[in-house]
Amino acid sequence: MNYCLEVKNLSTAYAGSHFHLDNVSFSVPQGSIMGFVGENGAGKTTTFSSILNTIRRDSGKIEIFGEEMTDEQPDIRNHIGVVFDAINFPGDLTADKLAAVFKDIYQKWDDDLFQNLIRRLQVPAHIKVKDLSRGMTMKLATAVAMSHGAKLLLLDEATSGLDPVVREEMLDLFLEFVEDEEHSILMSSHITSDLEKIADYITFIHNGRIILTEKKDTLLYKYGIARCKSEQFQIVDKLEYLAYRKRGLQIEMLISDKAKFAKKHREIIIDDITIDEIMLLLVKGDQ
Ligand SMILES: Nc1ncnc2c1ncn2[C@@H]1O[C@H](COP(=O)(O)OP(=O)(O)OP(=O)(O)O)[C@@H](O)[C@H]1O
Repeated sequence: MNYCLEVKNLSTAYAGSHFHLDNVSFSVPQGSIMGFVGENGAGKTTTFSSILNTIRRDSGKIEIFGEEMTDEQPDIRNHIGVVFDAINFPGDLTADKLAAVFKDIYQKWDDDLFQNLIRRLQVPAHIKVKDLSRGMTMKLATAVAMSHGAKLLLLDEATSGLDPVVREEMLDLFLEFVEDEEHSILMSSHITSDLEKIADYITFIHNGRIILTEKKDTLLYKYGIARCKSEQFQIVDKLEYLAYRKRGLQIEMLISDKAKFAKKHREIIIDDITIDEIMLLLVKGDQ
């Protein structure tokens, strides 16, 4: 399998903070969308910043299309399009003027594509960035990220705060971006239903550590949530679940193979599971 991004044993600490990324490793296969999920403060933005080399790494390495990302290789960064929650475009520029600036900065700037995108997303071309709504600003940032020839998009909460109609438009764009199997996306989102719609893989991060990375279809169709009473729980072997938690009189178990579990425990109820429920069980449950 070809990977557009490989994060290998990444560790990073902030001066004066207890938080650190602890040996973070995961890979984004070429042509795919990887959802990056974790609670507030789990380390998603820190991981993105480390990938972009905007914060210092203590150890580990980042490879983009097989090439190591270092300060000596700044050109690799041109392959990456970025949409972060806090966008910092100069407020007095309009979309049209921004395009003129980016034309000079990016060798592969595709102005036709940019104009098409902002028309399609209905971003007003003649209004100053500072006067655009938040949703419009995120759409503009997405159009920019997609128009400079990037093969990998890093989207950090790029759809947060957007209404469902706009989010749907953005999700369609992301799917089209990866359609040719050459482009790829790593996107963090607290709106896990969006990831359920478009992601191929999901990576979970918690307290600076990767706790699970898996194909989305495996998570949604093979994983499950088993619910039982304490007496029934006593007879389940520890190796049969990944995590469990007590909710009232019930025990909930995260299981990685519904069919196998059902065969052995016919009396225990097994339900389908959502990305949110997997995260809750992994983060709040006991192992
Ligand atoms: N510049 C900094 N100096 C010290 N600590 C920081 C700095 N930036 C982030 N942190 C801390 O690092 C931890 C991880 O933050 P990060 O922004 O990576 O989390 P996140 O998963 O993106 O969270 P959210 O979902 O809330 O955006 C937090 O505890 C945060 O307070």
